[in-house]
Amino acid sequence: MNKAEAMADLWTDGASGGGASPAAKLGANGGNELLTPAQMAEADRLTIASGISGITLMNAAGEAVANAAQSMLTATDLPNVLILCGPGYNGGDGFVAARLLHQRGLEVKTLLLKKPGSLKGDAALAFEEMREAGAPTWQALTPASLKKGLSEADLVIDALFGAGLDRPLEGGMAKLAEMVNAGGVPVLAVDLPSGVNGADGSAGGGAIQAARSVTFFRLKPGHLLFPGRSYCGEVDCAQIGIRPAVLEEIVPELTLNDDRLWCSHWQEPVVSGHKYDRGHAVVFGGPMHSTGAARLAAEAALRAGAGLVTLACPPSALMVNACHLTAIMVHPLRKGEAGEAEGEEAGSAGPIRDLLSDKRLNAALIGPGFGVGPQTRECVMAVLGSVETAVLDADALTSYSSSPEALFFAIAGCRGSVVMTPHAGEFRRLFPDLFSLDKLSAARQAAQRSGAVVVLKGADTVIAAPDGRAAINSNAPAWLATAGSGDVLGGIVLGLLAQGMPGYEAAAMAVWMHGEAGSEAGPGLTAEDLPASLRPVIRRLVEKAGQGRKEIR
Ligand SMILES: NC(=O)C1=CN([C@@H]2O[C@H](COP(=O)(O)OP(=O)(O)OC[C@H]3O[C@@H](n4cnc5c(N)ncnc54)[C@H](O)[C@@H]3O)[C@@H](O)[C@H]2O)[C@@H](O)CC1
Ligand SMILES: Nc1ncnc2c1ncn2[C@@H]1O[C@H](COP(=O)(O)OP(=O)(O)O)[C@@H](O)[C@H]1O
Ligand SMILES: [K+]
Repeated sequence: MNKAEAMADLWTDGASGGGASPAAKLGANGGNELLTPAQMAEADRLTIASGISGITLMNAAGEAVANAAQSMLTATDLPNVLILCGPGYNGGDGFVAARLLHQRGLEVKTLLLKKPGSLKGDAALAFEEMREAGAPTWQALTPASLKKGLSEADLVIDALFGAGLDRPLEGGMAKLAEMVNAGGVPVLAVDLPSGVNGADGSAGGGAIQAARSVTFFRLKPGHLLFPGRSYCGEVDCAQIGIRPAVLEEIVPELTLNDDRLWCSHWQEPVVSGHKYDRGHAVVFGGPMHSTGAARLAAEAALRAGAGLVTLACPPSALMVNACHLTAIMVHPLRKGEAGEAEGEEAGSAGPIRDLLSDKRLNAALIGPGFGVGPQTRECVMAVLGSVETAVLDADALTSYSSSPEALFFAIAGCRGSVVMTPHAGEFRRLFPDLFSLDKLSAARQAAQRSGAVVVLKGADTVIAAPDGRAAINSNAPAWLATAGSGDVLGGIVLGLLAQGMPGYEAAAMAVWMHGEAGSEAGPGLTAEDLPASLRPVIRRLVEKAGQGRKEIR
């Protein structure tokens, strides 16, 4: 087992060690690649072309659904399962599950959206097999049949639409979904809850609220992106006989954000190492009345493993920063240094260049609490022109609301990686035309346009690289929505960049660590709790990496 494999299940283990991480509810069984419905159809096609029949896949999918259904049922004498079957292959999975549950002795009723005669291909075959097996009763799906079915059911299986959803639910279909949601019966969704778009998680016409979803081969973006994620309940990913080799042809560029994405780029300190081997990070802080954000970031950078961290700030803020910091160094950005005349209206750009001329300072963060305006733009330019790698957050982004192209031009001139960490509001200021897109497309296009790694924050943070790679994060607890939490995230990215991680992997690992730290700190957390909560997160990473090494020996 190599290090990557040894760490592959870390996030599930991590959840048990660090409180209830939301990621523990997602079954990433099989691999962390995420497939769009179109890519999933291609995986099916390639598998069928390799000699495994479509009905074999459907039988395996239906069996996984039947097994999940049984595991959701508590011991009633004769559990009653209501299966809603759509016109396509999602409905086909429903027929297979109906046959198997009937054969296992459960009371099964199926309600069909379309007449059996209109079923095609493997779905028609699955319907025939269900009938031949003694036909659990089936009827047309109408408001009346649904109402009656719901009144008798212990469990509903939603096999209406999955990957084939090609428009939002509307009219009668939306009403049926509302009836299911109001029915109070737990729902197991096949592939995706009906109404959720698998590619982007949108659900414009509403969707069926599932307690659990069983998808096949790999998770889809719609399981992770909101609002889709909130309709899925717990997600299982069943392996139905599709070989991972098909991914070599599909080449998915999107993954779930877990350790498989970045662990091989992360290095724990070596026994012969020196603090400078772990980088020297610098955070540029704001004036005296807004110093906390930069301190939070600096503390997070140090906890994330940077060898040294300096907080550089205007002289007026030096004392307040110095009073609060111990292991972190403070440095005054004095006007008049580095060619700027004392007393001029000049900002800190000169002193920033001067400080960063020491090439041991290899990563810088600017933005949190820094202030918005032309002087900030000058400082951002100074940072981008002087340092190897940079994180731009908050005010550094907002300062470019009316001139984003100037920022992207400067980023293009950088030698190393630049990571931007906007929340939705900051994103909109820089990329107003992308804001109407789904979150994944928006982040990807922003990364491509800006040349920076873009971390579009939120409960479903998307990390996107300029080269097209992207990841969706899923382990962030809602407690992270608290003042200063984003400053901590910026600091973690900074700390990892200082240690030499590439930009995309550093950003993704930071987002994951931030989520784990949030779960570790737990309910009631404040941003101040997060840097210290990184310790157990890092300890688990180190332990897991160590296990991998032992097994190699
Ligand atoms: N061989 C395969 O391709 C396999 C497919 N599988 C299942 O097949 C599903 C995909 O099957 P399909 O491509 O047939 O697609 P679906 O069964 O998800 O739905 C397609 C049908 O629904 C209609 N439709 C879509 N959105 C609608 C809306 N909002 N209102 C009303 N009607 C709507 C479409 O016009 C089409 O007739 C997967 O989700 C999965 O459950 C599994 O059986 C595994 C193997
Ligand atoms: N509902 C939520 N669930 C989980 N994480 C969230 C949620 N809302 C926000 N976050 C995370 O909390 C952090 C907030 O950052 P940001 O908006 O910049 O706040 P601040 O400026 O106060 O630091 C981000 O990392 C974001 O992904
Ligand atoms: K479904």
